[in-house]
Amino acid sequence: GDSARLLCLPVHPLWQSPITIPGGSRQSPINIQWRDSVYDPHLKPLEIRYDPETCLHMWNNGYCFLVEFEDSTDKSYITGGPLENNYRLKQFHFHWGAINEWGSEHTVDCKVFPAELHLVHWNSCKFASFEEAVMEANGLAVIGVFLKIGAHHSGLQNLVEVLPSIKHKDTLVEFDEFDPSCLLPSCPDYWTYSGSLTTPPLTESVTWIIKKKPIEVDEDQLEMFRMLLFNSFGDEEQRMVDNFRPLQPLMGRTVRSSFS
Ligand SMILES: C[C@@H](CNC(=O)c1ccc(S(N)(=O)=O)cc1)Cn1ccc2ccccc21
Ligand SMILES: [Zn+2]
Repeated sequence: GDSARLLCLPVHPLWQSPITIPGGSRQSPINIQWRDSVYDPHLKPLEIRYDPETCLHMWNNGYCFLVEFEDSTDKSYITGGPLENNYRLKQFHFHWGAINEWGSEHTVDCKVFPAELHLVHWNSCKFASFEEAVMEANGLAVIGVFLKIGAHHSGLQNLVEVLPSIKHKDTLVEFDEFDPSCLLPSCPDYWTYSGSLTTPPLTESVTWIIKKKPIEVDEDQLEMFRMLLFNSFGDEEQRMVDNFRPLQPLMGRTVRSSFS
């Protein structure tokens, strides 16, 4: 970005922002070592309230595809779990691989999943906007859900059907009446730890809530993610795959579990 040029910092081509990393004491993603996670009996159940009416549109931002929500009121939010406040839903997106052998950002006991869903929320009790919350500790809460190859996922199919209309970077399509709760596993169990955004600005403002159970999608559905393109219309075709960040050091952090 411009700030990088002013500071004469090298700019990473993929992310157009300085490649220096903040402090780097709580970066994401991480490997979750099940046996090192600490059961915390004080962790409450996560409360998830999503209103399908807040769903706005789906677009390709040149790194992934995301579904954005109307976040001017507390209609779609999460609270409870490790969270002290209400966190408003802003968007959800996925990370995936070129083949089913890899694709997720987090891993569990070094097991990689073919894809990972991120539901991004911001602390609407303490901050006035998402942009403000991005820069602050405890500003954001992201729910991570692993995807594995298995049964067809009827809820996901509503998204998959629309992907061809946002094949290229910076294309957008109206998308409404979608309730992302259908993308959550029924099992309430999760791990939680303090981390960061996994793409620039990599700010260390995220309370991560990683669901223990994956959801199942079928091969054709995941293959549709892989037909998206990183590039704008007219540029050389680059398939949108492997849009995940490498694992980051734990740096002494404790991962807590909501289950024993
Ligand atoms: C946050 C960026 C946009 N990035 C995100 O919103 C985001 C959300 C979730 C993840 S993940 N994969 O960790 O769930 C990654 C990125 C905009 N932006 C860029 C600079 C910048 C500065 C201030 C405010 C916003 C700013
Ligand atoms: Zn993400």
